[in-house]
Formats: sequence, structure tokens, C-alpha cells
Amino acid sequence: MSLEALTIGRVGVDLYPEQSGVPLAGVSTFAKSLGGTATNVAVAAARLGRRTAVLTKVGPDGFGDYVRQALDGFGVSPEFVGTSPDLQTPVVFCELNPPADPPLLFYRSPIAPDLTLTDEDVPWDVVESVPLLWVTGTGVSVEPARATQRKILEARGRREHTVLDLDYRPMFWPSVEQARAEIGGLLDHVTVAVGNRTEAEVAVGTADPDEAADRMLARGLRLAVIKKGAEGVLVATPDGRWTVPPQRVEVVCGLGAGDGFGGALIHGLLSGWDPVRIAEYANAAGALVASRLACADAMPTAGEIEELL
Ligand SMILES: Nc1ncnc2c1ncn2[C@@H]1O[C@H](COP(=O)(O)OP(=O)(O)OP(=O)(O)O)[C@@H](O)[C@H]1O
Ligand SMILES: O=C(O)C[C@@H](O)[C@H](O)C(=O)CO
Repeated sequence: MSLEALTIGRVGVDLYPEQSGVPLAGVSTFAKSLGGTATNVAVAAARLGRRTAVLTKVGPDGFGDYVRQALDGFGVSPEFVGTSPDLQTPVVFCELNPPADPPLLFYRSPIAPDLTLTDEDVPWDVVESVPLLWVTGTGVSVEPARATQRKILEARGRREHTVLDLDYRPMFWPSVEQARAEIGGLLDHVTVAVGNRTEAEVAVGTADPDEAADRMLARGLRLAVIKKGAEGVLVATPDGRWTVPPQRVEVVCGLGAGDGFGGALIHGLLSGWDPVRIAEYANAAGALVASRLACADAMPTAGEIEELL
């Protein structure tokens, strides 16, 4: 059966503390799970019944084996997971302090395999024809991934649905100005953009959700999704705009909520739902992930989302 969505970007092994509310120095045990935003999004959409794959790379090590096995276990095709012979599969620690907004510690030196993506790694027929293509801001943070991701979007030709996860992680960029130039430049090649207020400010120079949405729509997007935290989500199209309130949950770990939201966004776009229905569904998915420790391993099923709604 053919693929419905291809995500492109980060993969890693998340090592998250099993003790909450303490600095890393006080943690005694860590739980291992699959992570990396593009990977989490592919898993989240697969949990909702979509046939997905992630285009990424790992190192020739045991963690790379784990990534492929975990993807397979979640029903995400590992077919487009390449191997960088001289690099290590990244690991990522977080500090559950505060649990709602945990600081991240990335081990991706000297460069992460997923940022060494070149033309040879790309399944060109798939990126041109898959019903939904998902790219991320981090994918243009360094070469050679930057040039490769740009070429992918050119080949795609702004076909519907091409989604940009604004995904700004400051530690991957030399300056916010460069991030703005690179991530902002992608807006002319996608049909949907999604990000929080900080990410919107990086991409289009304003953290005001309405103004950010206006600037994105002016670039030819069909849907702009601005996540406003506790105030909910703004969804804007050329025909109207709506703010959809969040679901209330007790937060265990805020990380990955955006990726759960993203997987549900994929499901909603492929289902042809209207923007408000998509946002309600995605808010519930994000809330469920925030109420759990892990990222990929915590993605909710359709049944769990419907129960919360
Ligand atoms: N504490 C929470 N309570 C309820 N819903 C939440 C909570 N945190 C996140 N969500 C839901 O998940 C969505 C995405 O979360 P968030 O805005 O934190 O994404 P993000 O900044 O992209 O995070 P990350 O990249 O770490 O996953 C929110 O718009 C909201 O719908
Ligand atoms: O890759 C990251 O951003 C950090 C990971 O630990 C986590 O899996 C994630 O992607 C949260 O968005």
C-alpha cells in the first residue's frame, strides 16, 4: 500500500528522567524512547491509522538499530532511514524542571546524521507524489541538509499538502537572523505552516498570532496554524480565522505535545476536515502527549483522542 505522508528531519533517542522536578544532577534513572520531532510526527500520524515514513539518518550503532526497530513497531516504514558511517545516532536528555517546559540537552556533535542528508538519500519519486510532505525548520539549519531540503521543496512544486513545521530550536542556529532568513524562506514553497508564537516570530518577524498568520497567508499559504499555549490555537485560511481552546490536562512532560499535535494535523488534512475540527482534534492529541512522559512512545490513538473530546 502506498505511503500517505513522508516527514523529513530529526531522529534521536530520548533519555528522559524518571524523577520529576529535580535538576539533572539529582536524577538517578532515565527512560529510553524514540524521539526527534519529524520522527515523532510520523509516529503520531501512524497511530491515527496513516501510512507514514520518515526520511532521516542514524549512525551505524545500536541506537540506530533501536530507531529502525522502534519505527517498525509503531507501523512507520524505516525504508528511508539512512546511515552515516562516521557519525553517532543522537541522544537527547531533558530536565523535568519545570515539567511543563523542560530544558533539552542535545548530543549531536560534530553533526547529527539527519543533517547530513544529501541528494542520494532522497526518494525523489516519493517526495514529488506523496499526498502529504512534512519538512522542518531545523532541516535548513546547516549544510548539506539545507540545500537538500530546498531541492526537495523545489521538486515538490508547492503541491498540496506540503507542511512546514517552523520548529525553531535556538541551539541549532548561529543567530536568530540566520534562522529567520532560512526558515522564513521556506514559506514560499509550502501550503501549510505550523508553529508556536516564538517560532512565528522567527519565521515572519512578529509574535502577534493574527499578524503572523496574515504574513504567512500573504506568502500564498492555504493554512497557518499558530499555537498560543494556554490560549489555544489560531487557525487561519484565506477565508477566515478561528481560535480553538486547549484541553485541560495535568502536565507530566511538555515535550512532544507539538509533535502529537502535528500527527493529528496530518490526519485531519488527509481526511479533508475543516480547520476548526483539525485544531480541536490536534489540541486533544497534544494535551494527551503533555500528560505523559515520552514523545513517540506516548502518541495517542484515535480512541483516546475521541474519549478526551
Ligand atoms: N499543558 C497543556 N495542556 C493542554 N494542552 C497542551 C498542553 N501543552 C501542549 N498542549 C497542546 O499541544 C499543542 C502543542 O503544544 P506546544 O505549543 O507546547 O508545542 P511546541 O511548542 O511545538 O512543543 P514541542 O516542540 O516541545 O512538542 C498545544 O497547542 C496544545 O493544544
Ligand atoms: O528533537 C527534539 O526536539 C527533542 C526530542 O527529545 C523530542 O523527541 C522532541 O522532538 C520534542 O519535540
